[in-house]
Amino acid sequence: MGCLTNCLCCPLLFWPSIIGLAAYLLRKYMQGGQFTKQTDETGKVFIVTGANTGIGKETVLEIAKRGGTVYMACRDMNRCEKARKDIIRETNNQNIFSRELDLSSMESIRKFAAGFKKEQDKLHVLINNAGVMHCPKTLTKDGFEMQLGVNHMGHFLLTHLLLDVLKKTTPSRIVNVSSLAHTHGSINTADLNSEKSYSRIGAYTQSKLANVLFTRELAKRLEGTGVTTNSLHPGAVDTELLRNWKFLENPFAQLLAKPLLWVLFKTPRNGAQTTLYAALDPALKDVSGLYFSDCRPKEVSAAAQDDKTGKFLWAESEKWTGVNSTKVD
Ligand SMILES: NC(=O)C1=CN([C@@H]2O[C@H](COP(=O)(O)OP(=O)(O)OC[C@H]3O[C@@H](n4cnc5c(N)ncnc54)[C@H](OP(=O)(O)O)[C@@H]3O)[C@@H](O)[C@H]2O)C=CC1
Ligand SMILES: CC1=C(/C=C/C(C)=C/C=C/C(C)=C/C=O)C(C)(C)CCC1
Repeated sequence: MGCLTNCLCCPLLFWPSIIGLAAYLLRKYMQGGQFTKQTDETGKVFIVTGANTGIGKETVLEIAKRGGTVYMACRDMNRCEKARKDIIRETNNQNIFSRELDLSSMESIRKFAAGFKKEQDKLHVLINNAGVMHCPKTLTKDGFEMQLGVNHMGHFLLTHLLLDVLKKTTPSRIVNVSSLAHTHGSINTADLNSEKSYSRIGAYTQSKLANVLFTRELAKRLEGTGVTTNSLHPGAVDTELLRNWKFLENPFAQLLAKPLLWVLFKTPRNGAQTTLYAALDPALKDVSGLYFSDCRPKEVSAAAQDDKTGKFLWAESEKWTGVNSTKVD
């Protein structure tokens, strides 16, 4: 108490103490909703894409603690194996596997799905988590703009290839990690592949809007099958997602950004909470087509409620990926 009084009375310490306390309280507030229900996932099979770092790795860690069998689907097998070992060391759950999946290659997606189905005849939860943001203009191996290609088209194809096994494992779930960024997005019906003009932010927000539209359309098509699907915003989370913001590599920019990120962004562990809620909460067994944020339902943007755009995106996605969903029964 005496120390606190001294701090507050000394003018040199007064403002730093107030700012420090405010930053600490704001950080606590920004960590957001928590999924606190205890569940036992023993015997259940999960796939998490982009599982070697960030939100994906923390999602796997928590499912592993609860006894689930998890396939970590990653593009870089060294990073994947390192993360898998960390998770096994921490949880002692041996049923954690790393498998190669590059969402920027349809060949890799098909290979992953075929390999998984050879090993497992059950899939309780597919978590479409992997993502890229703010990429310079690049194309996937199949010529799709990278952010739409990885974040939406890759997961669209993966989901379709796994639907048969999800349907055999009902009740089962598909969780799509979208973003609040979808509210700034629009689907460029005239130039979906950003061929005429490209914006790093525009392509990301379009891809995250695509995640929500895909979820809503898929939920309708899966009605009555026992497979549900929901999308979510994990919060602003301090992960490697900002890796393409090159200015953050500058030490001076880092000096400014680090404290801001510490105060305003969630830790990856807290960033995984809404994914865990969507994937594991027993109360959501029959809930489908919704969008969550901070472990509760949240309304989506007007663009994300536009069923006509949803159908346009679905038809284009089928064309691009070669999926024929009339066969999805
Ligand atoms: N962080 C945030 O503030 C927010 C994140 N999100 C969403 O959360 C999800 C997870 O992101 P986050 O954990 O933050 O980001 P990270 O960059 O930390 O993790 C992204 C993961 O996706 C993987 N990935 C990237 N490209 C591919 C690919 N072609 N094939 C397979 N895997 C790939 C990465 O693999 P590798 O390590 O090999 O690159 C990595 O494992 C994303 O969908 C993102 O859009 C949404 C809102 C806010
Ligand atoms: C704080 C902060 C920044 C803000 C980044 C933001 C606000 C990113 C949001 C990302 C989201 C929400 C992605 C999810 O899809 C900058 C500009 C990098 C500079 C360094 C400090």
